[in-house]
Amino acid sequence: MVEIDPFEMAVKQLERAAQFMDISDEALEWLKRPMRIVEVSVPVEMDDGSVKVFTGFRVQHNWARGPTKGGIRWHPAETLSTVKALATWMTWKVAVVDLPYGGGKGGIIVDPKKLSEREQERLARSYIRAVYDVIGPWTDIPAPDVYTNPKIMAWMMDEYETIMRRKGPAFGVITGKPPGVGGIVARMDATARGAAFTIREAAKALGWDDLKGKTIAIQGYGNAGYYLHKIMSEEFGMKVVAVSDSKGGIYNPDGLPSADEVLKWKKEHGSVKDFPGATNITNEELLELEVDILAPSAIEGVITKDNADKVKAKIVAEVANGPVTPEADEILYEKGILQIPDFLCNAGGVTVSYFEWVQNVNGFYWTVEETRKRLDDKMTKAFWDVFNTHKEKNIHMRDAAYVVSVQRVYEAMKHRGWVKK
Ligand SMILES: NC(=O)C1=CN([C@@H]2O[C@H](COP(=O)(O)OP(=O)(O)OC[C@H]3O[C@@H](n4cnc5c(N)ncnc54)[C@H](O)[C@@H]3O)[C@@H](O)[C@H]2O)C=CC1
Ligand SMILES: O=C(O)CCC(=O)C(=O)O
Repeated sequence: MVEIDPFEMAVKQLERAAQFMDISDEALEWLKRPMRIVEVSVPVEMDDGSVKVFTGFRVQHNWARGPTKGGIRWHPAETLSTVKALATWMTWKVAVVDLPYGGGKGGIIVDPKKLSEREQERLARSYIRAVYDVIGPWTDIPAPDVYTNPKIMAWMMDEYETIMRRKGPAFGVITGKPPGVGGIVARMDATARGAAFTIREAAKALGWDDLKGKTIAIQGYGNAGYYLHKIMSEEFGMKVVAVSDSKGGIYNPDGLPSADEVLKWKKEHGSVKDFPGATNITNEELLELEVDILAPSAIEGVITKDNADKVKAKIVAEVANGPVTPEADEILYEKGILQIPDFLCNAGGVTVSYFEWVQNVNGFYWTVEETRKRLDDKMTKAFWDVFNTHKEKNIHMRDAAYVVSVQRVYEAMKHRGWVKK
């Protein structure tokens, strides 16, 4: 199999969306390139006294709508192309939920599992020393992503504040921090909660009365998958019939017990597999179950041309990034399955990050309930903006999401005079 370069794929998707809208060639050319690409050396003193130099990136794709925003990934297989693609996708993600941001992403080529906690802290601080002059609360605002977490964000924020001599509100330089240093509690389940709101609206779009008793299968049991199980069952009355992780899945047509029980089992046994009272299934079988909603919430590329025809769900909620390949998109569309495209479905995380930043720069903090209500408003509006475009133009939901987002960025570029047509 020839793997497509991630950034090439991001450019192809943009070119495809451009067919459905009125956008000038000059704007399109601009949007095909990140506005700033930074590659840095990140030296770290290891615990044994030696110094290792890692490679880090920060890419700012487009800042027409505001400071760029997006996570920092620590991954042994990180590449500049991946970071460029993800920064581009962030531009569309923040635009679809109408945040006053552009898209950015960062990464370090590193296997964090091979570093001690002290080495991780030195890596985090060294990265900030390398990129501090291109980030900032009004410039580019990182956040956690693959293999980074609130603790790492706190170290990074602290390093930035130290360098900047505490001039200005440094809490706003990074989101996803722990509560107590400017973080907010509602970030933990924000991605799943945002996805839940889009699922609720998708159900309305299909004319369902509500989600009570409807079935859902969730692939992946990390931050996104676990909270999705919890929220869909406890708050929306859905029957979660199947969940999985990298080792396999479990199924009970009558509904699995609470998310907390499944999580406890996973923590004790290293996987959700073998959960008492459920049947073990494979990840492939989970995708083909007779359910109302399928929520791939783990990794990319799981619904392909080889299995798309076997998907029986009526709604596919793409909580993960890129779980459905372009060929599979066509097949699901032909089958009349409603897809909630990834950068809409999983935009709850960055939306709550935006709320964290708003609170940081204002020094005024809201309640969890207020934050969740605002998330609901943003996700609901974004869903209908995309769904209505899908209906009006008779195009795929993914194309519709692109049209909504690209149009917003294009408008901002025109207002600024960056492009004349
Ligand atoms: N957590 C967040 O705030 C956001 C997450 N996402 C996307 O959601 C997806 C999941 O993210 P998280 O839950 O944060 O990650 P995580 O690392 O917390 O959990 C990932 C889960 O997927 C499972 N998994 C890994 N390989 C698998 C495979 N081959 N088959 C089935 N399951 C497999 C893992 O066992 C784990 O349960 C990713 O695509 C991520 O990019 C997107 C936006 C925000
Ligand atoms: O700002 C954030 O919370 C990070 C968002 C992000 O990187 C993502 O949604 O993929």
